[in-house]
Amino acid sequence: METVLIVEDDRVYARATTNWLVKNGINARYVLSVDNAKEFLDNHDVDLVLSDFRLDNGNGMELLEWMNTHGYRIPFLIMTGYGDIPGAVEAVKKGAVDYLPKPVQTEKVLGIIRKALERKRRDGNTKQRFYTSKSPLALRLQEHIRLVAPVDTLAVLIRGASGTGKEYVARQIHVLSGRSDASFIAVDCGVLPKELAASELFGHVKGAFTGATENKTGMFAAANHGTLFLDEVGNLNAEVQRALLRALQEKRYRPVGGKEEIQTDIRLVAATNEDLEKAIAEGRFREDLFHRLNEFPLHVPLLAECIEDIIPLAEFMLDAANQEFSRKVKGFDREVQKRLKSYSWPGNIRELRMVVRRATLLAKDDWITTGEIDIPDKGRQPGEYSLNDERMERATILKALEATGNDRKAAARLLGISRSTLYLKLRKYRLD
Ligand SMILES: Nc1ncnc2c1ncn2[C@@H]1O[C@H](COP(=O)(O)OP(=O)(O)OP(=O)(O)O)[C@@H](O)[C@H]1O
Repeated sequence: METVLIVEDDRVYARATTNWLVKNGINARYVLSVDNAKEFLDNHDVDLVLSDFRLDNGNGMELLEWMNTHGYRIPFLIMTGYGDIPGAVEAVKKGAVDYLPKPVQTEKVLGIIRKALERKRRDGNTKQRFYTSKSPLALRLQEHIRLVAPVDTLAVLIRGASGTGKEYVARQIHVLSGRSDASFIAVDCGVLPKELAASELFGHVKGAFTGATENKTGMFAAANHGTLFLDEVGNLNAEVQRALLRALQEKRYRPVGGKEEIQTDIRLVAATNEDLEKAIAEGRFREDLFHRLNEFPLHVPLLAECIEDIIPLAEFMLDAANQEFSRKVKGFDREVQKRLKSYSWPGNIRELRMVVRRATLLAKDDWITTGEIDIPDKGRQPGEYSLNDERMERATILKALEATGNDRKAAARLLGISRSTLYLKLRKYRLD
């Protein structure tokens, strides 16, 4: 049976509303604060949230924003008292289904709840959950995301190695921005065929090139009023780089082969795991475009830099894998936990997810054992990223650069040295 979660700090009102829903055949539970609601959502399946606007510690809007950034796509209804209407309207803009003036125990509200539940049933289980990292570097990143998301005019460049969750960061920026009602369009520039890249982004007119049998709109049009996420932006060719710079500066672009210019209103978020400074030095990337994209850089840490997150994240993924494969694996035994924490995770969160999914399928018992974990035996030995042995230094730096996808800042962090020291060492070993 579906569950409605009521978030209401007035215990008497919360209980009365819960009883009223139960009497009407709807399973309902209540919590008294935003924090309790978050905890409840993280641990139970909830199909609809009915939240008061004003709560003792925080408000319904805060909860809605938290749900948005944590991938909870659950219908959200907001209850309002006198004077809360402007805030409630704002909540609807942020994705709430509706706002309901108190008292809510009416036939009309029952109809709204039933309809929202029905729609959710029809759309299937759209809950896509994400783990929220707790390590210091990840928390700093979260703080920067929260600050930059509403500032629409700043282009964000997300830097970090492959599999660290750059697309997830881009989605969070979109969800927390004023554009969250419009589309989030993600384009992997690394797989765009060279000859079609311009057409994919800007569209083309019929006859623009062989095979262009119809007019076609591109990703810029699809993302209009929303967010366009260009992953692996370093892979765009010179012609597309030029067109992109122009589109960003002038807020207009021309489809391939077209004469008319089209106005555009997008927020651009780009990502790269490449050393773009090096690409500029080698003439492969335009410096002016780099500065236009890099107005607010965000650095996504390596999983190995967030050791405190490894086990909770693995447990989170185990939970998802249990659901997906209808398994009931309880967790990782002590030895596995030790190995998970000491491995260097060159493939970052993506690799951890793969390892956990595989182990969940293979697990013979309640607890995953070392035989079911597919990571190199030695894992990350203490000192693997230490620079104590002079002879090993060059190899160690190379390994760190490889693990970070050539992100020098992340490599310096991994090596435990400052960026300027890393640059000195790169010069010393002729690695720059
Ligand atoms: N916070 C998170 N909670 C759960 N899963 C996550 C989280 N962050 C990332 N992932 C998962 O990790 C994988 C890699 O994430 P993502 O594609 O965002 O990485 P990326 O840095 O963009 O990688 P690439 O550079 O290769 O494109 C995905 O399967 C994603 O769902």
